[in-house]
Amino acid sequence: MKKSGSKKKKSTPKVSQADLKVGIITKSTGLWYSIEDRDTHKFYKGRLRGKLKLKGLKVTNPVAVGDYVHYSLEDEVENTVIIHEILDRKNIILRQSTRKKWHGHIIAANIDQAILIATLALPKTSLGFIDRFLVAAESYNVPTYIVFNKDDLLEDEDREYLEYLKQIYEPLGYKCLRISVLEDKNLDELTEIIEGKTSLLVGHSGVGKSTLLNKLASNVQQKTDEISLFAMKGKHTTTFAEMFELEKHDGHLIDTPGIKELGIMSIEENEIGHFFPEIREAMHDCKYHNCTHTHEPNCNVRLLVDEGKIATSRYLSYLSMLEGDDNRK
Ligand SMILES: Nc1nc2c(ncn2[C@@H]2O[C@H](COP(=O)(O)OP(=O)(O)OP(=O)(O)O)[C@@H](O)[C@H]2O)c(=O)[nH]1
Ligand SMILES: [Zn+2]
Repeated sequence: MKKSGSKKKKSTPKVSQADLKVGIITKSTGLWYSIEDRDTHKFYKGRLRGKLKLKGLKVTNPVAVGDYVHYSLEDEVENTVIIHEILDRKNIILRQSTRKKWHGHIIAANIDQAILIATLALPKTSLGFIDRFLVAAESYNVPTYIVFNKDDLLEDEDREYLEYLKQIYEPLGYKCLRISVLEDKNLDELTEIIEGKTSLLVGHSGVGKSTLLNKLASNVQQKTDEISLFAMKGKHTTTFAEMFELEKHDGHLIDTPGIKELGIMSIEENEIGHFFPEIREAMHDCKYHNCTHTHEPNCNVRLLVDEGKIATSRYLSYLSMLEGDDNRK
C-alpha cells in the first residue's frame, strides 16, 4: 500500500497526481463501491483500477468500508470514479471468508471503536457470544462498549442481572450502557460515546441496529435506495457493511451484516487467553508458562475462578473457545 503523496504508478499515464482526490468508502459490494469525497462530501460510484494487491494479507476484498482511497473522476454526468489506491490503514476487522478457504474478508477499516448491541430477550444474546466478540475486538485492539437495548421490556430482576453483568465487564474495560431505542432512553449517553468517532455496530439480527440507525444517522433510507439503483436490482442487500453519518453530530456508524459470519480469524489456541484481560493478567502467576488453565497444577487462573475473582461465565467462554466449537460456528 502506498501513502498519499507517493509516486504515481506507471500504468496510469492519463491521471496526474493533481487529479487524485481523497474519498472514504461508505459501501462496498465487491463489484462497485460508494465513495464520499473527504472535502465536498459528494457521493460517487467507484470501481477499481485493475487489481489492488495487499501485502501479506489474503483477503477476498481488497477495499473495505472505512478505507480512505485516492480516486479520480471517470464520468461527471454519471458520477462514476476510479479508485487508484488505498491509503494506509489504522486497523481492520477481519472475518473468515465464507467463499475461500484460508482467506479473510475485511468487514471494515479504520474504526475507532465497536458498539456491541445486546438484548436479554427477543433475541437473547448469550454471554458466550458477547465474549467471543470481545476476544475478536481485543485481538484488533478495538475498544468495545456493550450496549443493552430494549430496556423498556425488562423487569426489575432483569435490571439487577444487567447490573451484575456490568460489574463483570466494566472492570475489564468494557463500559456497559442500558438503552431503549424505542423509548429514547439513554440515547444521549450513547451519542456522547459515538460522537466524533467511527463506530462499528454489531449484534444479532433483531437487537435494534436498524432502528437505532434510523434515529441517529442521516439519510439511512435514502442512501439505501440510492445504492439499490446503483446495483440495478430492486432490493437492498444486507450482506455488506455500510457506513452512515451521524445526523446531528460528527462521526460515523458502520452497520454490519449478520454477525453469525464473524468467525474469528487466526487466533492460535495458546493465544486465546491473552485476549481475556483478566486471564492475561492472572496467567503470570500460573506455575507453568504454557499453562492452558484447564488441568495444570498451581494454575492461578483456576484459583481466581474458584475464589470468584474471575467470573465463571467468562472462564466457560474461554474453555469453549479453546475447544474450538465457537470458532467454527
Ligand atoms: N421493545 C423494544 N423494541 C425495539 C427496541 N429497539 C428496536 N426494537 C424492535 O426490535 C425489532 C428489530 O429491530 P431492528 O432495528 O430491525 O433490528 P436489527 O438489529 O437491525 O436487525 P437486522 O436488520 O435483522 O440486523 C423491531 O421490531 C424494532 O421495533 C427497543 O428499544 N425496545
Ligand atoms: Zn493457568
